[in-house]
Amino acid sequence: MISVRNVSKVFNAGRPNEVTAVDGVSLDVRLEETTVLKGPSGSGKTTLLGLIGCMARPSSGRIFLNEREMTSLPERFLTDIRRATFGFIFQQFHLIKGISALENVMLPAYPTGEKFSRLRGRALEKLAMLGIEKRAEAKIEWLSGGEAQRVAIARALINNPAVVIADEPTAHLDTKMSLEFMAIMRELKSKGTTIIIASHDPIVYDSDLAEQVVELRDGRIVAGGRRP
Ligand SMILES: Nc1ncnc2c1ncn2[C@@H]1O[C@H](COP(=O)(O)OP(=O)(O)OP(=O)(O)O)[C@@H](O)[C@H]1O
Repeated sequence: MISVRNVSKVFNAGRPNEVTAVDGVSLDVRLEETTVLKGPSGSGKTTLLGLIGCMARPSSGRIFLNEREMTSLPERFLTDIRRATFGFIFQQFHLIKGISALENVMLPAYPTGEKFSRLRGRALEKLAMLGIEKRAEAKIEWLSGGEAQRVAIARALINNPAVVIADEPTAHLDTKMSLEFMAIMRELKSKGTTIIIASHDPIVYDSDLAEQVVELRDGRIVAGGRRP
């Protein structure tokens, strides 16, 4: 269980441009389930995903992963836990041009110091699982949109994360590709992966895959979630 308790995130605190992006949010993300954060642009979805995925620290409130408080851990431990626990899929994929699909997939695992041949083997396995192992050596700029999306998913899975976090994953995809994305999420879920998606796309939040839908507005939960 990931427990978010009364979490807020304030940017530019004390300045005229102060923004409370997340405002007193409490929610439980049950492991092996799919949670969707829904809400209009600017409602705080990306910020909340970043807090849950330990990419940033809240201004106040606490986040627990299996009862272990993440918010009090020193940065060094947090980085290790982040790498071992979470896989991130970004809206624009954030793949690196000029290097191959395979190299992109391997990147998040380099800091683990794992033997190159083993790491390469695992990256190829992930590409095969997504049906694009034939494109392993292709440079990112040679890939179609659908192939690039699969490489981005393979990269998120390279460290075998327990939790996959996806930020507006279908925002730049057509309906067919969006449905393909959801089919891949379904497959991951069937293997026990916890999935957290921020999206204002009905293909995502109306899917039967979305076991918990939490609606945000102005940084606050307006539907779903948990009382503080
Ligand atoms: N690093 C930052 N510095 C200052 N303000 C920020 C920062 N990140 C986000 N914000 C502000 O916090 C609020 C919530 O933004 P956030 O990106 O979390 O919302 P969102 O629901 O994910 O929106 P979108 O779907 O457009 O990404 C917005 O007003 C945004 O401008």
